[in-house]
Amino acid sequence: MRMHRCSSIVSDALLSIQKIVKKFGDFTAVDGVTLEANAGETVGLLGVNGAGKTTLMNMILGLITPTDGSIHAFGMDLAKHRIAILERTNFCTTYATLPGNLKVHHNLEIFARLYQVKHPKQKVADLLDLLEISRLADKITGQLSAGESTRVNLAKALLNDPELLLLDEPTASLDPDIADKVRKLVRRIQRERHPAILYTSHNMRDIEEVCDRVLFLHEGSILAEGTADQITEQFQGKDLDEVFIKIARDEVPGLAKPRSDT
Ligand SMILES: Nc1ncnc2c1ncn2[C@@H]1O[C@H](COP(=O)(O)OP(=O)(O)OP(=O)(O)O)[C@@H](O)[C@H]1O
Repeated sequence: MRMHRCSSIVSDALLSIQKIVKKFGDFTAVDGVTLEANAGETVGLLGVNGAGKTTLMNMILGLITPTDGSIHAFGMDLAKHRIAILERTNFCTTYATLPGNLKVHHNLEIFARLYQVKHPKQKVADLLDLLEISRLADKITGQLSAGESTRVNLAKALLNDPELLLLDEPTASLDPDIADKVRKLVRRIQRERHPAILYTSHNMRDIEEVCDRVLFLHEGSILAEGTADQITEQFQGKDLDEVFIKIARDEVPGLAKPRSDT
């Protein structure tokens, strides 16, 4: 049975996710996750492959419907105000590619118009400049390298100056130089625009440099929550990388918990 929440008990956080569950048939991909993020805060979502990070992001974007629980953003219930919420939200993921046959600037200008950006051409030019990819403006999107494509996706994610920004592995295919630039860019966005950011990465340096707080997802549930240092200490690792490997290899006592099949 779907859980209904009274609006008066929704928190003041910009994003408030309460006991969210997603089942695919008998398989529980996300199992009762509660998470809040405030304006200006970057929350890292960590977890091994299949932990449920993308499923959680997809529920926040309204791409898939939760089986149970609730998602509120800007004080509104996503189930009832999806469009109003998504107008103030954006995302970057390597899994959703822009139409491949259009030039980069055409693609971005189309998205800018969809977001009702006032001066779409100027906005696109400014973002390409910010991301240091102005030289890609006239390239065919489908011919970009993986790293170039990621940065174009990041430009798309900033078109509407989102107050809620979901970044799903934004440095996954980037060389170390560009990954460093992307981290610096995210920090600049944090400083200048104060969005709430949810950030997934398998790169612990990303998490340590960019995130104020980390949620460690394991088998669809939150295993640990805190700063990178607090989680490192809790699991007695020398750094977050070592903690991640311990968890991935079930080397944490009492950790192995079968996913719920009901
Ligand atoms: N549409 C679907 N149908 C069935 N199972 C699914 C579906 N989408 C995701 N899953 C399963 O849910 C689990 C969580 O997947 P998800 O993509 O959220 O993991 P993730 O933490 O993002 O992993 P990765 O780090 O590999 O990107 C996985 O076991 C996956 O196979």
